[in-house]
Amino acid sequence: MEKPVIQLKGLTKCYGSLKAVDRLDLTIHRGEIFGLLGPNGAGKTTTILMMLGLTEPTSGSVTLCGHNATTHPLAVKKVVGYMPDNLGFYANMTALDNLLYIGRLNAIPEKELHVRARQLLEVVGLTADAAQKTSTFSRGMKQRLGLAEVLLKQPEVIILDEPTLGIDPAGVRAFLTLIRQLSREQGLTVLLSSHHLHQVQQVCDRVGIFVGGKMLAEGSMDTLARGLFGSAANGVRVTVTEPLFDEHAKELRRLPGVEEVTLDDRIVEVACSEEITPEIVRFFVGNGLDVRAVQPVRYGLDDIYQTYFETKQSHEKPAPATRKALFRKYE
Ligand SMILES: Nc1ncnc2c1ncn2[C@@H]1O[C@H](COP(=O)(O)OP(=O)(O)OP(=O)(O)O)[C@@H](O)[C@H]1O
Repeated sequence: MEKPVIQLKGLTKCYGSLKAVDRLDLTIHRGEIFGLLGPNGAGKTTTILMMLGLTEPTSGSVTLCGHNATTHPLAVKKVVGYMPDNLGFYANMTALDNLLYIGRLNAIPEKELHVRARQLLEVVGLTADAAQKTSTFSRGMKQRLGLAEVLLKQPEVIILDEPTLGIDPAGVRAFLTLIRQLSREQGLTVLLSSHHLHQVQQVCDRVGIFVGGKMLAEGSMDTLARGLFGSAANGVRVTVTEPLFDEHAKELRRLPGVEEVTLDDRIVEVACSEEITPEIVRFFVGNGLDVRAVQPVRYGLDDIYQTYFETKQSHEKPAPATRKALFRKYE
């Protein structure tokens, strides 16, 4: 298997008696988009600073592209692009000049720099604004220019701290689409820190739920849902044209893979341990019922996030009532 691009082992940072990051283990592979999700004060920025070699861990290690970030911060700086949440540009310089300036600081040869800067302005959709001073730029335009700046030195990894802060919904969508495209086309590894559940859900392959310096859970949305909701992580809602009876529910429950059935007049919600939508539809058709609608149900990240906290805070398994969350989101 390929070596991990980002590897944190037992990473810990204490500020006095406060454990801002507590024995964090994390492995991220090439081309993955990982979402570090947590509330204010969770320890996200502290973790990122340790990854960049800008603050020393109290214990544990952090390796990026094979370089130890604490002992070899300059090697890490060469392969990692970091976009902080508070971007700064030279307001009286144009977008292009800002990129050229940064490129020169990074010792990119002049001819190559001009080509790359123009290409990147095109990639982030700022070609028409290349000659505008950045003082005239909106927040969304600045974020896109920030991304171009981060990509200028052709990093293998980019770390984005709250990249969509203050951008309008259309701008957020465009920005996230761009990140995903870059990751897929160029194998770019992305670590995205955020507390916006929906944005993280849209773009990330894996998510880590990070609270009080600890990673409470980590994995794809499906893995997290299964970890929390166990065997009933799949669901389907079927609407038929005639009212349903308890007999239908009883028979449905006998189908292999069915965990739970809830009837409501002409609507039935079935929690399943596996994807058995075709069998469920065949069941209704076989019983002479016309099916009007079939909607697969997936857990949303907000269900997972909330349930995880409820569970962790009360140190219990998710309460049966939380299973209802299964039927809150329809695709
Ligand atoms: N230099 C510092 N000295 C002392 N405490 C600090 C320092 N930096 C961060 N902390 C504390 O460490 C904890 C984690 O902070 P951190 O900034 O890493 O959280 P965060 O998840 O990035 O939060 P936010 O989303 O608000 O940026 C907080 O309790 C914070 O007050």
